[in-house]
Amino acid sequence: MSTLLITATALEAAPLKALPWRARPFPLGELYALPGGLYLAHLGVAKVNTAAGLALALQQLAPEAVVQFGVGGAFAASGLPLGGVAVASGEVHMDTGVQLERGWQDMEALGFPLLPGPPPRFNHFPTDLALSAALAEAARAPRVLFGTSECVTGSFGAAARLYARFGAAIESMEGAAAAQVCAALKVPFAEVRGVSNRVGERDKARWDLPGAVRAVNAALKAFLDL
Ligand SMILES: O=C(O)c1cccc(C(=O)CC[C@H]2O[C@@H](n3cnc4c(=O)[nH]cnc43)[C@H](O)[C@@H]2O)c1
Repeated sequence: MSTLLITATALEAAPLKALPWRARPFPLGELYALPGGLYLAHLGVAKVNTAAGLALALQQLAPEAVVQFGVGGAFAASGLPLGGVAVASGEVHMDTGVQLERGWQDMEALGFPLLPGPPPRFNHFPTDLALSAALAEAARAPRVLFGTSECVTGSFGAAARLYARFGAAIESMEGAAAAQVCAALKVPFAEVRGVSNRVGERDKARWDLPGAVRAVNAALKAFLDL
């Protein structure tokens, strides 16, 4: 099966880079290929870079599946430890909507689906069940809801409010954008992340980026049999 792996940054894929990748010309980010139909792209941080780069890569490569991987914050109530790994059961845009004086409302309240459907998709986007189940089994990781914030959550109070609203276990800056593009173009999509920090933690000394990168790359290698 031809598979496109996507990350935001080269750092998140550093352990995989030991493989003999060949660079491909690509105007938005970096693109690499291995013989046999495995591709790796670094598309940049946050939703616009992800959506633009992924749409272009899908048109260029027509892969049969997309797997997004990287690091992410875990909400305290999720119970996921630093250096742990989780697979997305679905994705939700956590800050696309309207901020009113009386609180935040989602795209359904605004009346604009992000994808017309059917079914219309407002803030939530699916991941592919079979692909995600295989990834979770190989990674020995739980499948939990992931959420995406364009604006990183920077306090524990804000993190608790976001958890109460969505119940997502992991926060990233890219996941829902990739899930939305794959839903629009009908490409099976899965996502796996290593936990680098608690959502809301601003003290970088309390993050474990290297541990999260190691863990998610090991999970991906197990899934791809590399
Ligand atoms: O310095 C910061 O405030 C900062 C905030 C988030 C991420 C970073 C990174 O260095 C990694 C970039 C990458 O990490 C994902 N990520 C990791 N933790 C979180 C989080 O708590 N909330 C949202 N995103 C997170 C994100 O997908 C970035 O692409 C530095």
